[in-house]
Amino acid sequence: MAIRPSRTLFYLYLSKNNLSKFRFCLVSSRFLHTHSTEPKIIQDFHIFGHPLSTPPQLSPLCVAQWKRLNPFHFYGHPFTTMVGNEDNDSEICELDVEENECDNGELGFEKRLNFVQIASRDPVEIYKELREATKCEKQTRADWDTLIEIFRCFAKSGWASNQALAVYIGASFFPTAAHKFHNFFFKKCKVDIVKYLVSLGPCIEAEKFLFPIFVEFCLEEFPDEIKNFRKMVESADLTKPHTWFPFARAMKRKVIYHCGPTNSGKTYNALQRYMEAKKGIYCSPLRLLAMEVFDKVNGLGVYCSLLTGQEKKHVPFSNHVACTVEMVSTDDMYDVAVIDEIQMMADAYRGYAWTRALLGLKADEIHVCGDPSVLDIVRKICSETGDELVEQHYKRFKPLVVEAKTLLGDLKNVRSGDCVVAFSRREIFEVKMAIEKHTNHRCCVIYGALPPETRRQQATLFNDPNNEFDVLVASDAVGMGLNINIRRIIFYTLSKYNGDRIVPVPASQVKQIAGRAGRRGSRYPEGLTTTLQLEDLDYLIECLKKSFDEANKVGLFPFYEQVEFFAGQIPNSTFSGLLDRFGENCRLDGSYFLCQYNHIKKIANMMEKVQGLSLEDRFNFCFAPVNIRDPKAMYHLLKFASSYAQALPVNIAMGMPKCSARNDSELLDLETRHQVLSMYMCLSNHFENDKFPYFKKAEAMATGIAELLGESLANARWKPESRNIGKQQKVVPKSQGEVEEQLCINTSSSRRRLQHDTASLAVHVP
Ligand SMILES: Nc1ncnc2c1ncn2[C@@H]1O[C@H](COP(=O)(O)OP(=O)(O)OP(=O)(O)O)[C@@H](O)[C@H]1O
Ligand SMILES: [Mg+2]
Repeated sequence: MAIRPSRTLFYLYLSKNNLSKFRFCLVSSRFLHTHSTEPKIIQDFHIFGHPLSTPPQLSPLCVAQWKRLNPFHFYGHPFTTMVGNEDNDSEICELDVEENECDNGELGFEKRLNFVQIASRDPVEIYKELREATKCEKQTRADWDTLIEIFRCFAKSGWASNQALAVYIGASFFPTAAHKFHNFFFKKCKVDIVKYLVSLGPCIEAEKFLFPIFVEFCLEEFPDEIKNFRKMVESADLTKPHTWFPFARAMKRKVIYHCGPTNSGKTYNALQRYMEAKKGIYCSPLRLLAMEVFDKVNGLGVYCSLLTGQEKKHVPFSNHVACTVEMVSTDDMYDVAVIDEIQMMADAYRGYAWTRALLGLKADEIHVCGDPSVLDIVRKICSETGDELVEQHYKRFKPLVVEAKTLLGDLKNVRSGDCVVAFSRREIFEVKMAIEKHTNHRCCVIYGALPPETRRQQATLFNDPNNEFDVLVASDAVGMGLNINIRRIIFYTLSKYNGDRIVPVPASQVKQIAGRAGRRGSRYPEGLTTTLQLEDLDYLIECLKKSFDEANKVGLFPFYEQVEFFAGQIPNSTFSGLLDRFGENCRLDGSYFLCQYNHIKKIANMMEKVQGLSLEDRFNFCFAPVNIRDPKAMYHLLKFASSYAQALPVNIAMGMPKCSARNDSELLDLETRHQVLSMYMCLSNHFENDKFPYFKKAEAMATGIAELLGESLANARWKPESRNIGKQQKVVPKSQGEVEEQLCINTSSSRRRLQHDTASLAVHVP
């Protein structure tokens, strides 16, 4: 027999915007047939409270004439109502229903038809009817119990709670709203609706039936809560980040992607254009690399200034600047900008700085250098910004050769020009001790917690053929930036502690580090790589063969102004709470993620004790370049903030050690002292000078300590200690242990903007 639906109003919740592709639809509570030109666009919609997780089948039987009425937006979703066209009712449908279906113990046809009508009713009408009811109609005990269970499930439903966000009912408010809706419904419920719900039982269909009625209830009952939550969500809107930089958008920019493996000439070529330009900016991933470019460019006769969180070296008459990427000005105009190591856009902590530079730089030509992992996403960004994109692909000058013999587990097999890579500070010193004990080689050392000056000094010592320091022992800090004459990279191990457990070193990192061997123009133009242990060799080869993983998202982080605006919506929140709420409520486009901020929260929690800091002060102190695992450094930061809050001139409150380190704890102490001084310099650059008046003194002390560190490393012959004394810890987690956040201020911007800069320390390369 044929069912002829009455002129029924029904809703389509469409996840895609394009209703024009959806033409005909006919629904009963049990049967759904559609005729759609492109059914695949219908990914997630619900009709009469019935979910369709897969696109419905086409049915030529049910070509019905349905008339679309004024599409409008419903609860923030594209929505339309459709009604059957009465004139063509005869053509509407032919749905085969077995008349005796009810004999199978299922619902009777009449009953089902009745449910079809309930399910197809407008939820607004149902809500109105319920609201106007004076009392609840009598229900059976069994129905009542089922109904209680249905509402209990609804209140706990992740689906409903998620959907409610679209109508600005926050996750924290949802249980209250659901509870009040429960009370309302139970006071007003009608037999037919209850029967229908009971027929569905506690399931997702019941939730989907109740949801639009719940929405109507909330819109009427909680307008203030909805308004407030809406404001909060809107103030945490990080969508369309390219629109944040209207001046850059007004420009016709040309982006040149220098894409290739390490040691293929990407940065060299970008710097050629930079030096030819009238005005240029080089954005570096590390302080160390910014210093190198600053020296190189000035050495070639192009006046260039240096700008990092810690130092501002202004060279008179210079039109060029080498800065750390967090310090980049999006206010100044440039002819040529270079953004080095662009794949860092996908870095979980610092990615936002590269994203901001790419989106916001006001430069006619932007040269981005990096591996291919973010090529696709840069293409996408350029199509959104309207920038022209030119891709230049590079190959390694000389292929990297894997030595299959390995060191056979014996460090005695190291040779001049080797760099042994280990993934913890402890291992680095153990390797150095072993090599110096069992061979005639002397070792330089490079790891992330060393100041850039010391790393540079160690690199220079290693590069100089006229001394006995001919082996380098390094952490993965060696993977980026430094120009070192390495003949062979030897992996001491290929696993590391990730802060939680021991994991294999990611292939991209292995490639980046191994690629440091052999450098055009150096003593060793051909690079070799191998492992200490034979059993690690296969993994090394596997990593080197692997193509780069594509990143499908890049980092974002709000500016201070965005956080301030958001804070206006939730007064009396702690800064750490504010960050959490922001993280929970912020909206992002599919190509972006919110950078991690756990380390900032940790500082924010410590700062809670300090009274009298403005939100902006807190924000700035929280980005200070401190190793959050170093209690001494954290203590100094707290002291700085306390003095500042009391409007006292901030003291360095730290003496200068008299000699180089004689043991590992003295070496750790020197590292901490340098970090505290570096933090002081950053804060001094950021806040007004009279608040941190001892910048010069801090600078002189930092230079002295970097020298002491260099001397200490040359003489180091001791067993390393862990920073977390007392805690059993085998290795220092690289990703947090060696990455230190540094605060910098972009003074060229009219608005002071807080940045962070890991320029002096190691970076984990995605
Ligand atoms: N055309 C060239 N002429 C002379 N030297 C070059 C040329 N191209 C590159 N080099 C040198 O080769 C070395 C590697 O080049 P470069 O640093 O540009 O590589 P890269 O692809 O940026 O590598 P990485 O990924 O390690 O940053 C550098 O020492 C650079 O000076
Ligand atoms: Mg480079």
